[in-house]
Amino acid sequence: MESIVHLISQKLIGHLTGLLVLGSFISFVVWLIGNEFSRLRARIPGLKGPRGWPIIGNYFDITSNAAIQYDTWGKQYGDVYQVQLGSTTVVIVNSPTAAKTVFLSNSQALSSRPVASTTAGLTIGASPYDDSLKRKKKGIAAALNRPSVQTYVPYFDRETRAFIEDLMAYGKAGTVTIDPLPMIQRLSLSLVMTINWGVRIPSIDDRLFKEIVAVEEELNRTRSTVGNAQDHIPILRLNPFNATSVKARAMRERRDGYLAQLSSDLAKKMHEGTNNPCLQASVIKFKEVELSETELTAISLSVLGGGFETVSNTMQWSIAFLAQHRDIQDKAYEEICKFQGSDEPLCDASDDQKCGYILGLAKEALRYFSVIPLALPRETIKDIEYEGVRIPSGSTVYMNAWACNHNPELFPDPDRFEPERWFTTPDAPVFAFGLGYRMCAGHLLAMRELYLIFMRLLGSFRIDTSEKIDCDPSKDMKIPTDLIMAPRPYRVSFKPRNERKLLESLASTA
Ligand code: HEM
Repeated sequence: MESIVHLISQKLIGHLTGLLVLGSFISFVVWLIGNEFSRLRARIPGLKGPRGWPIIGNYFDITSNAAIQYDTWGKQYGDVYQVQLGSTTVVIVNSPTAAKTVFLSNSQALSSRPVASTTAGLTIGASPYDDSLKRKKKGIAAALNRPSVQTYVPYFDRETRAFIEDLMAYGKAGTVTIDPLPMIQRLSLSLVMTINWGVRIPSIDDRLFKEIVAVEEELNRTRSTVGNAQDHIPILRLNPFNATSVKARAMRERRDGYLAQLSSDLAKKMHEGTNNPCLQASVIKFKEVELSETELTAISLSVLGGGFETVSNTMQWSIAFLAQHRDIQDKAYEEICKFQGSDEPLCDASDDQKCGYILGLAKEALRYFSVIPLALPRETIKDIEYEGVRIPSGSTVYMNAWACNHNPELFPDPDRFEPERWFTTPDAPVFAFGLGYRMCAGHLLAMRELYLIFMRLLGSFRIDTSEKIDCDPSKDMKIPTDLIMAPRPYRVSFKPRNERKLLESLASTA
């Protein structure tokens, strides 16, 4: 009797399991058909582009090098085409002419950003278009416009000097090889911290420096436009243990910790009247723009996140490249000497990009390395039209800055690093900063900073390496899905051009 009951219950369980499997399968097929139908409906009529796979679309085609893959597709589908990243339809703009037509002629229509599930609205660069964005942009513009940048000259001076001192000290006057990344990161971080909170990062051993570098590097990863599958494939958002989201949360908590500390230190100093002038203090004190606490934090994060790894990674690539191109270093040194004489390794910090060759070198580094190869995504808030095709409101649009910067019609022989090319095309757009209403808010600051770093670095040292360093920006990036590309770690030496003069210059204002 017992064995009959057992047999029946076994059969029942087997039957129910079979029904469950069948039911799940049918539900999956129904969901899949529905999902594919809505993906099909999301395609923009009249715009070409690869079809991709069910559910994931073209997502896995772009994870190893999105900008290069988009450039390759551009040759097949035209300057403006569509791809599907999971459920998201994305318009790719792939040439300088198309970028100018789309982003400059439709500046207002392209004034928003898509809200990604991983990074939603944390910084200005991740905020959609609304009244709050307008207030935040007004606040940051006041700190980063030309007259304000001019007032930061003493900060540029102090931080670039400290950079040269670090290279001398850690590199033992060119007798040992070093990884320059921490020194260049200290420079760019200290500059944005001074501008924002009025506090410096005095050394690469500073505890706060190490914490911010660790957190920002991880956040760069989570802000990736191609590394977060859950932003495009909604079903993945159901997983509460998604490693990227968990990490993003943990990093945000650590970041909230130092932001709160910096803000409370500033509040205390303002109360005592001992604070240094800085963006946060002037916004709080003079109330030029009425900003909420969250908006003020968004500005801090944007200055920090926008101005830190962009500049340091551009320099990190450039140093690796220059170490292996002595001819460009020597030409730069010759031009610096012609401009200011050979007696002064540290140029005048207030020189506003007047040495043509070094200005060309800075622009060429931005073009050649394109550290944010896909700029940042935009969202249309109105329909726009491109060559008779209607791109509807609510579309995600990417500018392939890499492809624009390596376009052979605008930049002949684009894979050649040639600072002189900017003498013949001085007005060509620096696509590395994006275009239109949401172009980089810190581009004036970044240009001044990069120029002065190159002037002082190449006026002071010859950069050497005895090893081959892989620094081809199309394939040698440390992590190809990062938002801001970095090269892999390397070591070089910094040999003073004239050690006595350099030490005298550094000592003269120490
Ligand atoms: C090498 C240096 C830099 C590069 C290559 C760079 C690149 C970019 C790019 C590609 C964008 C998106 C543009 C677009 O959508 O069209 C952007 C936005 C932004 N950048 Fe930069 N940037 C640099 C330096 C800086 C600095 C120094 C700051 C501030 C101190 C800064 C602050 C911002 C902000 C706030 C945005 C968001 C603008 C918005 O969404 O309206 N950037 N940057």
